[in-house]
Amino acid sequence: MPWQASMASAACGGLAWHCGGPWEPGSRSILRKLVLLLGSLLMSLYVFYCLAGRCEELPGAPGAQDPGYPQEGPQGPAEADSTLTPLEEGSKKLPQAIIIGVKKGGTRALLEFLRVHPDIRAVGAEPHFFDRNYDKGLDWYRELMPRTLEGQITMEKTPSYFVTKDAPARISAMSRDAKLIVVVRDPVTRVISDYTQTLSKRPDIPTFESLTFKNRTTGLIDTSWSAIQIGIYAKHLENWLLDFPMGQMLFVSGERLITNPAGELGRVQDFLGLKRIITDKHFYFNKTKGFPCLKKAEGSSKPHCLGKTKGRTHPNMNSEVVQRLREFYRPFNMKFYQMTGHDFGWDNYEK
Ligand SMILES: Nc1ncnc2c1ncn2[C@@H]1O[C@H](COP(=O)(O)OS(=O)(=O)O)[C@@H](OP(=O)(O)O)[C@H]1O
Repeated sequence: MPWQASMASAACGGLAWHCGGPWEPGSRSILRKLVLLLGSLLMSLYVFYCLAGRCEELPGAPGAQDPGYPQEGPQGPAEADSTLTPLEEGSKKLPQAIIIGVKKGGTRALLEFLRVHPDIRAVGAEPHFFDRNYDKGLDWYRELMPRTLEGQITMEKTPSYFVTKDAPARISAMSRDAKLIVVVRDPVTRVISDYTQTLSKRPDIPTFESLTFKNRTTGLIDTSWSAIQIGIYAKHLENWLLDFPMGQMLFVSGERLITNPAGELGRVQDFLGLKRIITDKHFYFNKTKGFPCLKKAEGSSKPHCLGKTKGRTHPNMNSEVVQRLREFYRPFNMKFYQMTGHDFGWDNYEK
């Protein structure tokens, strides 16, 4: 074999189909080097392109135009949003709408349901800014918020705001246009729910009855017990009306949020000026839980019920005690119905 032929055979590595062209052995080797060089150049270009975050825009890249692809965690935009928000897009804004109460009213359920809407972005934890953390300042508060794009509404929920004396003036100082949502529930079941929660954390607390009455014989209710105070909705509402017009407040029925979640969510979406995207198609009744749940949670394709701390079984309370509480709350409820222009039906019981 002439030396040229043997060199060519070695360079071709036995791949005769690659090497059998009309090329001279020397130019074949140069061409091979050129192809390799061009290949690595293209590869490096692609790597740089991806590092610059551009390759997701390429059709077929993971996550591109794939509505099921998880772009963000539980606080990310809803699946229904076809223009999913990349993590770094948008900006953090102070909330334009806040669920201000009431404790044990159904505030978590409302927030979780609202988060299904592509135009709502909400912070998951309760910030407690206008009651406990006000001295941290508005920049601290804004920093807690998720990023939003133009047209999206930033929300949070902290149920204790409703009974915080300074909260209305503080929220108004942040934004006079803030929209306020209050989930209200029969104050008697609310106080029992509140007590049940405390009991689950501290089983040694006094009985419900002993906390309810100042004087059991006369039936005098102990209004210094905060759990009783929270249910005097008319009194707290008066404080809010010093800083906000009624038109900026929406009262959601905690009872209807369970029996007809889509109906209540329809009212809330209207109030927020949003398209009615959350409908009865989003819910199913979970028999084991005994509550409505989401067919698909926000940012996921799986069904989602609230956790074990929501929808607890309440202990049976003495019916006389319950009756006395009903009598106590009745005049305040009447005032509240009158102020809101809505009868919530808490007093339509057999007397
Ligand atoms: N869909 C759904 N699933 C589970 N629970 C639901 C739901 N809708 C409303 N509720 C009622 O919400 C009550 C808890 O209210 P909050 O979320 O406002 O409580 S808290 O103040 O944040 O602790 C909770 O009170 P309890 O039943 O006493 O646990 C529920 O009755």
